[in-house]
Amino acid sequence: MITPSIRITEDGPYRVEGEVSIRDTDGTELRTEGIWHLCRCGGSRNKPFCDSTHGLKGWTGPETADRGGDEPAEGPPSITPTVDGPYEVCGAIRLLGADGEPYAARGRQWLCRCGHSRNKPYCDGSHRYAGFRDPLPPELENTPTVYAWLGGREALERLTTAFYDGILNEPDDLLEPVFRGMDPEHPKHVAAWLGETFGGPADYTAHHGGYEHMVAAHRGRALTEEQRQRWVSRLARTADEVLLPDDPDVRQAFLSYLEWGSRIALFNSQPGVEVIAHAPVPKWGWGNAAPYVPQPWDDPEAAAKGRAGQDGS
Ligand code: HEM
Repeated sequence: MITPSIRITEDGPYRVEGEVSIRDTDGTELRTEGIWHLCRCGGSRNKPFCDSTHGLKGWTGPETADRGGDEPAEGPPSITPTVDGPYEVCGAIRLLGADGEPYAARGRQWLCRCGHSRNKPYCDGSHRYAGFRDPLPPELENTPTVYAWLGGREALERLTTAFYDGILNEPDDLLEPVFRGMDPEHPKHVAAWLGETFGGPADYTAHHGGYEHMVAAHRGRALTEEQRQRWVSRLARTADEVLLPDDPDVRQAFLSYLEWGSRIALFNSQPGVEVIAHAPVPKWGWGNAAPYVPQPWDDPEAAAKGRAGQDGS
């Protein structure tokens, strides 16, 4: 049996291996086996899981903490993201640095989740000053889900059917070659994914292979930024054509997801990139977490890169 461990990856997520109980930010428990990656930079839109944002933002997260100390660590290993705060890690689980060397055992430890601690991997309270916030779980929002507002499954299938019909049957020099020969059920599957993401039933996870299947479908396709932009703009146009609700709130939620998800799809499709293999289907509500913003006390190089991005340069 594999000894449960959390390994810090260089300028990347926590790599969790072995049988561990990981709780989602809404309290849902996930019993993991194999290798999972948890966000360490604070910028993932699929928290607590990594979505490769660290790489897209050029985040750096050097370890600076003392590795000493010795407390017994016993019991079933568990990782719980505390609301707007660090991971609470309990039980018999080894913590390893990016160099593979262990940190001393501790019965309970708090690992940085906002990306700003000056004592990484441990939390030093920086999340409070950086304004780190978890998104509100959709079911706690006192409003209908985006899924319900959009018109549920029927509306999403109407959308994706018209979208892929258009790509295959109208001249589309950028996208037609990508989707030529696609599985005829593809539109329905994408509708199921969108439905689950926007707070509808978890059909994609239950019947279509979940996150892992979606990631496999994009891997190695070497999509281009031009194709991504066409995909997003064409889908937005189709939403008008099939008369999806167009009030500003629902369209901003819908389009913000397309912008985010398509960038992740583009990244995952590049040959040779390290893809996050396991995660649940993301949840997208009316408003999501603030972006990862470098703080003055972070690594100066990373902060400079982040500021450059904000200026649009
Ligand atoms: C928010 C963005 C996106 C989402 C949610 C998404 C979702 C999905 C899903 C769920 C699948 C698997 C379908 C199945 O289970 O059969 C898939 C496959 C695929 N996606 Fe995406 N996708 C996105 C962006 C893109 C973009 C930007 C492109 C290309 C420009 C693309 C190209 C493909 C292709 C070629 C397949 C395989 C189709 C087949 O052969 O059946 N995706 N996508």
